[in-house]
Amino acid sequence: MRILVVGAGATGGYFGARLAQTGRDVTFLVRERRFQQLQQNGLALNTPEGRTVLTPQLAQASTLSGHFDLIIITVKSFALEQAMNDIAPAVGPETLLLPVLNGMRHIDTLQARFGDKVIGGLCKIHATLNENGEVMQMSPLHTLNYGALDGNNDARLQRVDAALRGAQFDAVLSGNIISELWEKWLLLSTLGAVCCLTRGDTRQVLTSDGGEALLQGIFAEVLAVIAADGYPQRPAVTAKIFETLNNPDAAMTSSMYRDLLQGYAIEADQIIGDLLARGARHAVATPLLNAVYVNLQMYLQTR
Ligand SMILES: NC(=O)C1=CN([C@@H]2O[C@H](COP(=O)(O)OP(=O)(O)OC[C@H]3O[C@@H](n4cnc5c(N)ncnc54)[C@H](OP(=O)(O)O)[C@@H]3O)[C@@H](O)[C@H]2O)C=CC1
Ligand SMILES: CC(C)(CO)C(=O)C(=O)O
Repeated sequence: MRILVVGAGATGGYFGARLAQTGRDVTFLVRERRFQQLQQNGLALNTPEGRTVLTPQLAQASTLSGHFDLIIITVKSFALEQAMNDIAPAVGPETLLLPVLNGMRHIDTLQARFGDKVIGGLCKIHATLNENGEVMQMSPLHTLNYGALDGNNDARLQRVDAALRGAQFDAVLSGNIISELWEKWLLLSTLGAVCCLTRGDTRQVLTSDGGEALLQGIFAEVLAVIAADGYPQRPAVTAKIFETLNNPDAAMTSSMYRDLLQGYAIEADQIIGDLLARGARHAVATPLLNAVYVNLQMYLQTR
């Protein structure tokens, strides 16, 4: 199976490298600066178990050739439009596209362009790139979930599953990826909102006066929005998500917060702004999310 990983950042670099290490036929689609960096230094993975450096197969948009069976999209939401243009020549009749972006809007964007070639995907990992462009995995968590958006995991999905399983991460073929995407958004947006607004991790927030009420309030707003917008609620799952977030012994942060601390561009619009837009469509009040979104826009304007 020919696999194209679009982007060799924190998530693409990690999951793509794990697949390549397992002998899968992986090509990374990268842009000029990253191409030069990876050509010179290789793709370094720093994980809790140690460090490895791979020599990845690289392509740039101008050198992409042939169709790929699976395209794993790991760019940020604000880079999706260009990435869609860049991968178009690599998409053939049998290609499947597996995005790992946070949020939900990219699914509609990708489907509008590539139709039923799009499957659902999400990853759980705490990763970033260091100043040398090396992948830093900050905890042992490394899960990739994927599945047909209509829940029908046919023979092509089974082949994708066979290719993704067996690498050094947890690969999960899901029969209900849509619910999982909504639930990931609930977790991730609450976490990102709380951390970015307060500039702290969940332990710092939960041990501050009013911190627990803030987390509860944001969680409730996100849940109300996604429920109004089509998330078929699974109360046991959402209760577990809340319990995970509301644990003062765990100092959790989100990738959006880590990006903000490093002064990088952030997916404010995709992760928070889109919740406001959906909330407005269903007349769900979102005052806390609104405060977060204004705060993030100030960051983006002044960084
Ligand atoms: N990091 C994490 O821990 C987690 C992240 N996520 C989500 O995963 C998604 C990806 O995040 P993450 O991996 O952290 O992001 P990164 O910024 O680390 O990586 C994205 C990479 O995409 C590259 N890129 C952008 N456009 C193109 C293009 N047209 N062609 C080739 N490469 C391109 C960028 O390269 P360039 O150097 O050229 O700009 C960059 O290296 C986001 O939606 C994020 O919210 C989800 C779970 C955890
Ligand atoms: C859920 C979490 C926090 C870890 O995968 C995440 O998606 C992120 O940091 O972007």
